[in-house]
Amino acid sequence: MASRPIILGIVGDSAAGKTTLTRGIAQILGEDQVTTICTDDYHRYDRQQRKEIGISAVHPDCNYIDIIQQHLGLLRTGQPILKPIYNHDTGKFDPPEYIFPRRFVIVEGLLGYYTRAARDSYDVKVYLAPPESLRAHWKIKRDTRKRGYTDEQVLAQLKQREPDSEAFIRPQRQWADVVVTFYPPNDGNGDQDDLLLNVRLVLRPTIPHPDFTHLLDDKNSHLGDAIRLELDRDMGKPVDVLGIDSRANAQQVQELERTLCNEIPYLGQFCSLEGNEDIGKVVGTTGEILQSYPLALTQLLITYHMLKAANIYK
Ligand SMILES: Nc1ncnc2c1ncn2[C@@H]1O[C@H](COP(=O)(O)OP(=O)(O)OP(=O)(O)O)[C@@H](O)[C@H]1O
Ligand SMILES: O=C(CO)[C@H](O)[C@H](O)COP(=O)(O)O
Repeated sequence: MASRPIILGIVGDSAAGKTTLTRGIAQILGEDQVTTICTDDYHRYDRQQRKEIGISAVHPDCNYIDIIQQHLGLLRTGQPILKPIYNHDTGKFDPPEYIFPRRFVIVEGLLGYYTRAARDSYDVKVYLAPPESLRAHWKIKRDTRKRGYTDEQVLAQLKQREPDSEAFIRPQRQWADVVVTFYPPNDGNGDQDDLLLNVRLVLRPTIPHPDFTHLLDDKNSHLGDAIRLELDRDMGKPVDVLGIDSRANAQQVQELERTLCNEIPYLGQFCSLEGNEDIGKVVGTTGEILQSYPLALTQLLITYHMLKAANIYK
């Protein structure tokens, strides 16, 4: 059993779904077992200062990358940190708080993989990469409902930040063990339902994934093409890709769950296998209830990796 905290990184651009996924995973691990940290707290400038300087929140110079790195090192060895707090309501900083790491630590944010030392601190690294059209839809929804912006302001901010997103956020995809892409089945018709998203999971050979090879064998698999394992390339490197469609049925989902639970029986209680009807249910950051098999299986796979890293909950 690991005696230090297990650290999961969830990185992606603004409104890529980091907080939502973090919540779902914390639910499975048990809220009292998890410390969650959002690296927005490490912004160097408040909202007014950013406006005056003309720098975007996604630029590394706008964030205390060195302190994120130092805090990751402390958390990894089980030590507390004095963490700043950025307040999204006021656009300013609140007094800092002491954070003591629990057994599992989830660090979510924009630039978590920017430096090598930071990257080396995680046990499992996830990158969220929804299509840009879906991210814009999510960001408009979240920032207008929760952060007091208008549609026009959000669209203008997305446009203004695009060069920094391209230069600093998206390249971090290369460092992830798992790249998660939720996407609408009929991409591009603009009429998508957030409960009916498919998921594409890029599985890099940087950590040992569950043995999904039976999905390759059509004869033994009952999964049809709603759940499939494919070989592909991501940023030029060979990867496995697990695809899960929202139209996958309960029987197909259970077969995949069995693969995960065979190795980690603890996960069973969060699967539809044991009749859990709340599988994958999570409250989104705008208060809506999200529940789908692709979301549930994504949460389970990432939790599987954290439990494997901890070597507990067999
Ligand atoms: N898997 C998902 N399925 C459906 N909707 C989602 C999903 N993930 C996120 N969303 C929607 O996108 C919105 C933004 O997600 P979230 O707040 O988790 O993003 P974030 O990456 O944490 O953003 P930021 O870094 O800007 O704080 C949510 O309020 C929710 O409406
Ligand atoms: O990219 C973001 C991550 O959430 C925010 O836009 C960033 O944190 C700045 O926030 P604010 O809207 O309060 O100025």
